[in-house]
Amino acid sequence: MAYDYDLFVIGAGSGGVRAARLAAQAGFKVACAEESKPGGTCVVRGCVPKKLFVYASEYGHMMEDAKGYGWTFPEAPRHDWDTLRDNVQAEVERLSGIYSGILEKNGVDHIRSRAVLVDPHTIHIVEEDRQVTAEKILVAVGGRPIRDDGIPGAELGIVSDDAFLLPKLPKTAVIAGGGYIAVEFAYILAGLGVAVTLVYRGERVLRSFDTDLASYVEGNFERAGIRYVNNTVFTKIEEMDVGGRRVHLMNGDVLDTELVFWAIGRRPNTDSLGVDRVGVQVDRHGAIIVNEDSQSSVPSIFAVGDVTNRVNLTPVAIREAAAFVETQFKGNPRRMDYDFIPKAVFSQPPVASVGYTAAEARAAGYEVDVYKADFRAMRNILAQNPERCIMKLVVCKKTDKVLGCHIAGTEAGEMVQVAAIAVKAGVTKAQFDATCALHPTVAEELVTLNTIVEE
Ligand SMILES: Cc1cc2nc3c(=O)[nH]c(=O)nc-3n(C[C@H](O)[C@H](O)[C@H](O)COP(=O)(O)OP(=O)(O)OC[C@H]3O[C@@H](n4cnc5c(N)ncnc54)[C@H](O)[C@@H]3O)c2cc1C
Ligand SMILES: NC(=O)c1ccc[n+]([C@@H]2O[C@H](COP(=O)([O-])OP(=O)(O)OC[C@H]3O[C@@H](n4cnc5c(N)ncnc54)[C@H](O)[C@@H]3O)[C@@H](O)[C@H]2O)c1
Repeated sequence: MAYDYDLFVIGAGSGGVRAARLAAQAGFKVACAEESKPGGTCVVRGCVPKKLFVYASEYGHMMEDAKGYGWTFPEAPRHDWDTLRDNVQAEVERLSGIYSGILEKNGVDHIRSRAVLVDPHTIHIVEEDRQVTAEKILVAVGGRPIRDDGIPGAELGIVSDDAFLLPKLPKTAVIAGGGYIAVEFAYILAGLGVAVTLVYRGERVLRSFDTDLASYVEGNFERAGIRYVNNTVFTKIEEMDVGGRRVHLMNGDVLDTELVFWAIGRRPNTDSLGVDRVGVQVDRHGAIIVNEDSQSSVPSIFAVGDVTNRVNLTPVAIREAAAFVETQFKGNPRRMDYDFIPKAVFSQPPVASVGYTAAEARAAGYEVDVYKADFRAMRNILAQNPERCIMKLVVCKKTDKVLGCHIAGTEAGEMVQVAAIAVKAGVTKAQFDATCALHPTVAEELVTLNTIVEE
């Protein structure tokens, strides 16, 4: 049977655009439907605008630090939210245009519409009310932020999508959550002058990170002006006469605030996508269940990225997409390798990790030594900035291989990205030590770590 397309991609985000481009470059007939702006979460309402906000927020701290280096500011610095928001949106538009260009220049049929599944080879283009067919379909529709809809007034709180477009910066904000988004936005908003309260249901934020890194992030809350309330959740949000919101907590506290911000996780975008109709199996979170080749329960339908809820990061979506195209279109079977994916939380300062924490290594059957340094970077001394830096290596006792690297402090993400090459390659602690230091840098501590704190 002749199909309209060899590949139809639903969603022009990180995974979708990569798959569409690679398949088109390999000579296949490809279409990609996008209901919003090309670029997806990462470019439009995620990594990119978030990181630009982080930079904006950091400038305030840098000006404080500069005083110790002899700088004076004739007037107290002021921040203009409208300038930041509009400049960030202009950059988002520019990048989204580049993503559109990538599709079009490579001959992908870029369809500006919502698309849904009709049968294993048919897609409905909603805005144009027509159907097309494809030999293979790739679902790369990502996810969306959730609220706790069970509590009265949940809709009075914003989610991360809205945070990029706020008409004005509030004076006060209450954020629910203790993961990446809650922590990153708590620091962003606090750095821009907002009095932030972070409400987390558990004991500690950033559960999936090394405990020293999580403690580091919590330890910096107070200095950043973030109030932290743990072991409780919102039970009700009310609109107040004066325009603010009143948040009721399970522990009995009541918080009056201008802005309420839900950062309690995301849900795959499979509602009304036609998955039931077509027989594509999803899990209880709505994530498409796929095998190691990103193939769903319907053989012609594949899924990559956040919609599969495997590891919800941009570089992972991109690599899953590339492996899909290699395997299905280029006769070169490839699988995404999920070992040693580096990750960072862009708190201020940030924290970043690659590989096993000590607890994870032990749970996996390794006996480990943990090397650690905890110090104040040179830059902070004249600045009279108490901020510290932590570096940890988790080392296998038997093989001397470095199984994990965990860093907290300025440029942690940059350092871990480079260290990840070595850790992924399976280098030993002795090879770290044999590497000459680059002085004076913060990263040189990585090759001089000699204190074992846990064995
Ligand atoms: C605030 C925030 C910050 C983040 N920061 C980072 C970070 O620093 N580093 C990192 O690695 N990751 C980060 N992430 C995660 C990262 O953005 C995602 O993992 C990544 O974008 C997933 O890519 P994807 O291709 O699966 O989906 P997406 O990029 O979400 O793309 C899906 C696309 O599909 C479209 N779509 C959905 N349904 C349909 C439909 N039926 N028809 C047509 N189009 C449809 C959507 O509009 C969207 O454009 C962040 C996420 C958020 C929310
Ligand atoms: N720097 C990055 O790479 C980055 C940044 C942002 C997002 N992301 C990706 O996006 C995903 C989603 O981010 P996220 O922060 O929304 O989700 P998350 O899963 O990282 O964190 C959600 C947190 O909210 C808590 N929570 C749940 N219900 C709650 C409630 N009612 N009250 C208070 N806390 C509650 C959870 O225990 C959890 O700690 C991340 O897991 C990550 O994969 C990555």
